[in-house]
Amino acid sequence: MVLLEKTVDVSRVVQFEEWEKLAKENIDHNAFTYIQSGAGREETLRSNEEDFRKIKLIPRYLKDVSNVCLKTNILGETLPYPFMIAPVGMQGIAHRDGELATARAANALKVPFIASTVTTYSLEEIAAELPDTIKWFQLYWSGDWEITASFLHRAEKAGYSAIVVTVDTPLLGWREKDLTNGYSPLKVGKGAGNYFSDPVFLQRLKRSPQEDSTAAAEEMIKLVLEPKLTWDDIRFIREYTSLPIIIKGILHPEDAKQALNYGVDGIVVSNHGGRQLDGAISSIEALPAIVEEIQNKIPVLLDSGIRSGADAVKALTLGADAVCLGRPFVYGLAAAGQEGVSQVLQNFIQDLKVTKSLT
Ligand SMILES: Cc1cc2nc3c(=O)[nH]c(=O)nc-3n(C[C@H](O)[C@H](O)[C@H](O)COP(=O)(O)O)c2cc1C
Ligand SMILES: CCCCCCC(=O)C(=O)O
Repeated sequence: MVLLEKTVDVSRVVQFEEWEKLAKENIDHNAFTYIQSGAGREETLRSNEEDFRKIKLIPRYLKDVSNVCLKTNILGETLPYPFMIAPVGMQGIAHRDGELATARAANALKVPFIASTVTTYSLEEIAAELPDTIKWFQLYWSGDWEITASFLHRAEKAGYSAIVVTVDTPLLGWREKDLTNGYSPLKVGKGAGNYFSDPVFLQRLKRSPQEDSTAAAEEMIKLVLEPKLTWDDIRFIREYTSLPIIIKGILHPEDAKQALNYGVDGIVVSNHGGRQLDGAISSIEALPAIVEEIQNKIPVLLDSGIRSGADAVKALTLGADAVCLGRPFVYGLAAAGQEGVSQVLQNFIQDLKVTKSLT
């Protein structure tokens, strides 16, 4: 894989499409396709953006907007803006500094960061870049309970303050473009930061990753996802961590109800950016019924399709407490590393300020 990483001046890059173009020009074709594409015919990927366009804002005027507040509260903590960095694995395919660059940009702006299980760097290395902002750990809940317990323990020790359990990935979506390209970042070791540094995983191997990285990556791929999991398994996580648990990937109000029944502390309305079930409802269409079910009992976050301040305002108006950014920051990372992520986040913050003031 080739990381071209040309130096680009991004101080005037504003539009999502421009970031996407720069990312495409700057990184390996298969890596870019992995980030950009969705599952199946990409119907859900398209709906995520199209359904935001169908919602119209009706502004109310003559209200003092000289000092608009963007803050939000989640799980007892105040966020300066209602934005979070969505868990995105394998950021090393976008830039050699991967999650470290993203974390530095997020930390400087105090935007919370959700670290994936399948990061290029380890959860401890990422945490070290996030001293001044909230950090959560996203769990791909391995069928190997000891490894899962080890990750939970490591995350707590490294200072993560919540566990985000992604439930829409019992197995990987049917990603036609990646299948055609024969491409998986995990196979080339870009998602191994946590596994290859985990004492329990290392015990499972016959040969260390240094001796045989291909075999170690294959072992890891067998362990990352577990199709047998059910709601009752949430109890396991409760037993092994005292941190709040947030379920990511809720689209049905009945699953929102289950989340309440199982005593979870928050949910993320998400279809994984159209990368899992093609044909699934867009997150923004799913949101109102879920908000109705949750009745403000726990925080509701949303991701999938947020491309502008107006998208964020629509999600917040329909009841989300905050939104998570995915592809936009990854394109910033691919275009210009930490600086690119920082510019993307600053654009979102300014755009939100303007849009909120005008509504
Ligand atoms: C390249 C890439 C990798 C991702 N990796 C993960 C992951 O490791 N864990 C997870 O829960 N979601 C993962 N996601 C999904 C994001 O958390 C988020 O749900 C999605 O990007 C939102 O859609 P959007 O990027 O179109 O806004 C990934 C998304 C992308 C684009
Ligand atoms: C076999 C594990 C695949 C991890 C997938 C990462 C992800 O969530 C995504 O690409 O989307």
